[in-house]
Amino acid sequence: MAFLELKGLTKRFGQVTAVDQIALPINQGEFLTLLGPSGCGKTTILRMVAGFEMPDEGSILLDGDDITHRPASKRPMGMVFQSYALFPHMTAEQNIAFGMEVKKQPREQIKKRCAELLELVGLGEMGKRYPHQLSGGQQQRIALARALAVEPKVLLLDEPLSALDAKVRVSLRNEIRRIQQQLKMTAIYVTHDQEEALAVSDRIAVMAKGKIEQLDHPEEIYVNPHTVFAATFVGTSNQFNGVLESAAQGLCKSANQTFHVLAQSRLRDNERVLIVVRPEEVSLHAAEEGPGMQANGVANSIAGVIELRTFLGPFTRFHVKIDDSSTLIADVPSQQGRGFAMGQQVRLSFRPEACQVLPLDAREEELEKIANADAV
Ligand SMILES: Nc1ncnc2c1ncn2[C@@H]1O[C@H](COP(=O)(O)OP(=O)(O)OP(=O)(O)O)[C@@H](O)[C@H]1O
Repeated sequence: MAFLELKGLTKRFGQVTAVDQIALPINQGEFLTLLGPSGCGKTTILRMVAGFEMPDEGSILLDGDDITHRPASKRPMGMVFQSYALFPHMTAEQNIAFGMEVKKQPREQIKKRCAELLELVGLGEMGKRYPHQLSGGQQQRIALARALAVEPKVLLLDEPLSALDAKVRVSLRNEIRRIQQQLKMTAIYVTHDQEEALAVSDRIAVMAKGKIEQLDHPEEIYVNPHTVFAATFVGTSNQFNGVLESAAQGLCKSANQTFHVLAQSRLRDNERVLIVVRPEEVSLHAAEEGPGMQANGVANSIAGVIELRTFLGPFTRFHVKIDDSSTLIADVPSQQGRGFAMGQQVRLSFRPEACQVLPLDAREEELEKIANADAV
């Protein structure tokens, strides 16, 4: 049985259905991320779990208890917000102690726990400082320590890193993950940043328009997205609108290309599809070298011209123009990328296995636009 279970959870604000029949089982000690674009309902879910918002339908079970209608103050949850929300007139230590004092815990115990928590978040020396004497990242560490002080059963984090600069964001997300694992704490983390979600989560719920599009491990979501939205929102991808000519033979056609894909047992002939290929699956060859046939199957091979070359350290990203309206992205290890220059005629190849073939109906098309507009 799941430790925390959201069952048929629905929340409406007037005409807007912010959260639509969400079913989400979360295991004890799991780091579960709600990932999606602005307005998809992530924060509303978190606020319902915390007890700040009451669902219109559905229930929330914690360790078998129905807590749907329990007031926020009686729920064993710790929350960290985007805007640190520390008390400005209290020192770091006093901020951390606050919840324990409200619970009238013994003074000595509070002091000891504060010291432990300051160590845990790596700020052992800074207990006497006021929030304005701490950097944004340090303030967020104190906010985390404060949330943990009351020994919550579930830690809720609402975009805790979005106010910080890029470098601090990466180091603090690693810290949050380390602490969560050390304490074996169940956590729900809200973010619109797919890289962050992939980096820290045990599982990710990809959300769009109040619904869960896919609930899976990060690798699965990246390698095997189930919907056009998940494929578009998570990671960079090459995408082609096409038609599945033969599901059995694995043959797709777009306006200008034919694609060899794996046989598709779940799709029908002549179905509209989106073909998705990750940039690191695309190989680059000098034009005269030929298509780069694979030993285990026919490679897809497309000619083009390099129109942009971006060195990104370990790999180099090439934007290759393949016809008047399309560009394909290839991420090539930088050692290999050295031999290719802007304006050069090249050939691109990728294996049938590298092609995800996803059904493209009207709803998927609409969601694809949202994902493209919001992808980071
Ligand atoms: N108190 C409210 N009153 C009216 N509408 C609301 C309220 N709170 C949220 N909404 C609406 O519900 C939908 C979901 O909002 P929510 O804040 O949960 O999304 P989100 O995915 O967390 O977005 P963001 O990343 O921008 O915070 C949005 O359309 C939002 O405008």
